[in-house]
Amino acid sequence: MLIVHSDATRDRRTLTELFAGQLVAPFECPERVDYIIERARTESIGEIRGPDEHGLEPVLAIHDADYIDFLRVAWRDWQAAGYEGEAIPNIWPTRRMPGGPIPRHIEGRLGYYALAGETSLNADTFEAALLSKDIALTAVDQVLDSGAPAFALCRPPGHHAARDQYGGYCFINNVAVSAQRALDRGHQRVAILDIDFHHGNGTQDIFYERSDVLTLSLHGDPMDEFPYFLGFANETGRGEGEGYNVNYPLPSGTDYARWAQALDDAIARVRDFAPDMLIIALGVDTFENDPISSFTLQSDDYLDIGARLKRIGLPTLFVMEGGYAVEEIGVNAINVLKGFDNA
Ligand SMILES: NCCCNCCCCCC(O)(O)C(F)(F)F
Ligand SMILES: [Zn+2]
Repeated sequence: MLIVHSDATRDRRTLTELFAGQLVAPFECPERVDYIIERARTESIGEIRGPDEHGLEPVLAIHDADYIDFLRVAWRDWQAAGYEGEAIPNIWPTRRMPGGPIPRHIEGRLGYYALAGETSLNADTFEAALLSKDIALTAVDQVLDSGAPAFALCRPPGHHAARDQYGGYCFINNVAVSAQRALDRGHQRVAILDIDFHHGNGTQDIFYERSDVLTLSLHGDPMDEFPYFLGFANETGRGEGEGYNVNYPLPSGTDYARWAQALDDAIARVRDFAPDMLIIALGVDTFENDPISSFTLQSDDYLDIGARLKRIGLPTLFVMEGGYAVEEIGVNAINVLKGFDNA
């Protein structure tokens, strides 16, 4: 299976993540890429190719221009405000404070565009987000051209990013820009299946009123897990998109037997939708040893996940999302690709 990768995805190096009331070293760390690409090499998964540049047009097909402009200037404006640390929001529009215009001050704009406060911005952030979407777009072009599967080793991840929101370590929604690319290049229907531990709120939000992209997500129950405020089973789409969003919230402690039942239901929904291609938002924070998640999947289970996905029989793009048990992330992510290739 082709892998699209760039060592430059290691360049996003923020120092801080707000976690449990402390500024800690970010869980979404550069070393994640090293373990995955190293494992891909030792397992001879396939050719490793660098990304082509795709510019902003595919991004602006999904994200609002003001949001992308904010990402571009946020660090500059944060520094101009004289702040010493990394850019972190500390106020948000909330109940009965919906606000009017987007605030002028960077502190207000951070809160306007951030869905959560754990994700620090710094000088590297915007470039890193652009590189990550170029990796996804290069990979989806390969699937579109050849019909063969591909793996986009994206970092930073993307599935929490909505048209005008960042957070959960995400800035540009890599799977969404990839799906839109497939539609722009002639596909009628695309399914996005999100198997990261966390709900793909951004992906859901982007396609919520559309019937040409079926979005499905298996994830920790938002009553107890990030992102808390979206991801419930009763969110099924709106208007034209009614019936084209499927959420599978699952309880803390979910094991593979229970998780795979939800996967099989999701796979049946994908088959019914009969898409031209399948995009997998591949997070492996469903792993039993993941430090911030609470499912109990084991490394061999990821082989079986890959095999089940292969049996759907669609051109498939895998896009890296989360996973924070860093030593095992390579085994677990690559096991999905091995299971797929060997099925
Ligand atoms: N008490 C736990 C706090 C968790 N705070 C943020 C979690 C972000 C998860 C990001 C991800 O894994 O979903 C992605 F795939 F986007 F990287
Ligand atoms: Zn996750």
